[in-house]
Amino acid sequence: MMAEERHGGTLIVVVGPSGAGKDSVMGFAARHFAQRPDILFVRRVITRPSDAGSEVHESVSAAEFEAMQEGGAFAVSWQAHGLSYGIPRDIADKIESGMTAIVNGSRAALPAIRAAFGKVAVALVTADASVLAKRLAQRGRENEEDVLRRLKRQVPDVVAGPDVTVIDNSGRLEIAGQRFVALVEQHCAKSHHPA
Ligand SMILES: Nc1ncnc2c1ncn2[C@@H]1O[C@H](COP(=O)(O)OP(=O)(O)OP(=O)(O)O)[C@@H](O)[C@H]1O
Ligand SMILES: O=P(O)(O)OC[C@H]1O[C@H](OP(=O)(O)O)[C@H](O)[C@@H]1O
Repeated sequence: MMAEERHGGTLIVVVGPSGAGKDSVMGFAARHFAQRPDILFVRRVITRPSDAGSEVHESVSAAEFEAMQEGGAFAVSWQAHGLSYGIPRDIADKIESGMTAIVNGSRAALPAIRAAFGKVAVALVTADASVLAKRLAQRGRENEEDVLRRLKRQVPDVVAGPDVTVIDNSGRLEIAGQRFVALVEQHCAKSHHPA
């Protein structure tokens, strides 16, 4: 029997307003796909303490981030909310080899992310405005002032495009989570049978 032919994979970029549930939806998918070696949940490099929030990231100081950036460690990096974020460059090889990679992105950095990676799919996680405020307050990762700043953040309208799937997470996490899982499965299938 012939070995199964594999083609380059896709980077699935999860974006959306603060509090919409990007990390929660990704966490749901990470549990669902725990046994899948072909799906990679990208660990971002962030200048945020490692014990803040649920996202598993590589926590670095501002100086360490700068040194990594100068050394070419990032495929894409951006700043928001007073923090620096980087997507490690080495995930490109893994995607090239056929893996589906999933990363928590940024709406503002989307043009740079699209430019840096060949095949990109965007999952825009949304929730009603009143829901966002309530969730951020309840989460308690930021103080009240930072929460208000997050709610007010304006982002240029760069999210639209044929590569975007909107996932409304105003309701139960399982509903949005299952929709996201289905999107990931679609892209895994494409890396085996390209259109
Ligand atoms: N469907 C849901 N129902 C109820 N609570 C939810 C749901 N989705 C997420 N949450 C809660 O809302 C809060 C914000 O979710 P999460 O941290 O996943 O959002 P986020 O989009 O990653 O936000 P940020 O961009 O600020 O990191 C968390 O406390 C999370 O547990
Ligand atoms: O507003 P936009 O540009 O979409 O996103 C800006 C940043 O905010 C969120 O990070 P965090 O984990 O909430 O700090 C996103 O993941 C991104 O890094």
